[in-house]
Amino acid sequence: MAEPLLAVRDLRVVIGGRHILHGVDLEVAPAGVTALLGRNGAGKTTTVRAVLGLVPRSGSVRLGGEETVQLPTHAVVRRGIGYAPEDRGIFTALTVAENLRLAERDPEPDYALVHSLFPELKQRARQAAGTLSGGQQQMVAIGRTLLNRNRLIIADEPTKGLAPKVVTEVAQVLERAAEAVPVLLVEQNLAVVRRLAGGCTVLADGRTAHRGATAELLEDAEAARRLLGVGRHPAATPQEARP
Ligand SMILES: Nc1ncnc2c1ncn2[C@@H]1O[C@H](COP(=O)(O)OP(=O)(O)OP(=O)(O)O)[C@@H](O)[C@H]1O
Repeated sequence: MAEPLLAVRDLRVVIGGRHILHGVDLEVAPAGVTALLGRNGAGKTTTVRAVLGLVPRSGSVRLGGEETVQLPTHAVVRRGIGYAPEDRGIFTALTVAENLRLAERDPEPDYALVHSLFPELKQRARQAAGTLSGGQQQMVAIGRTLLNRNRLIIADEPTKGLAPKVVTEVAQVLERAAEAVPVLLVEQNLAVVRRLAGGCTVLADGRTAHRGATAELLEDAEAARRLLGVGRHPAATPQEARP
């Protein structure tokens, strides 16, 4: 297997005396989408926050072979991680163009890439971001991460709370983004995971419970039920809005 882009080993997080993560191992492939899965409260968001240095952590977090676990967030981010948070973090009163400008970090932000992947962001440059659809707002959130020369994009539950048609739009957005930059995708919608992610890591109770090929996991009804809490076959669950 190719060298992982991100290699997390024995990641541990303690907050307020409570052990939230106690042994997360995770590898993100150097191309395409890798999924981070698990039931509610398994520790997915905390893992992402720990990778970014937003919570105190121990263990090892190697990005492109370089250890980052001791670095502050600004130094981690400057090494090339773009983050699209669960609530999208859009400035609703500002225009699309203003939202993108506020994300500029590099001296020469790559608007050509963002506009080629998401032409709608150019067409809607002067529109207030709060008036965009959920799918369009995700384009802004993902577009911001692509403006700078990031090596990895982390998207936290980008389809959460969206209507099935919009879920399809967002899956397309992520698919296009992953052609340019590898993506670590935290996602509950298994149809999206099945469509986009070659490999996955499943967390349970703050630990890695499973790692492997996404298709194999989702075809194994018993493992999917045990690890993800889904029905007899994942395709039969309500989570599965068709992407
Ligand atoms: N700052 C905090 N202080 C105390 N407990 C926390 C904190 N952050 C998270 N937790 C707890 O840690 C556990 C893991 O939370 P986390 O948000 O990482 O899970 P998750 O897998 O992302 O869940 P979800 O799918 O519901 O977003 C939960 O029990 C949560 O209540």
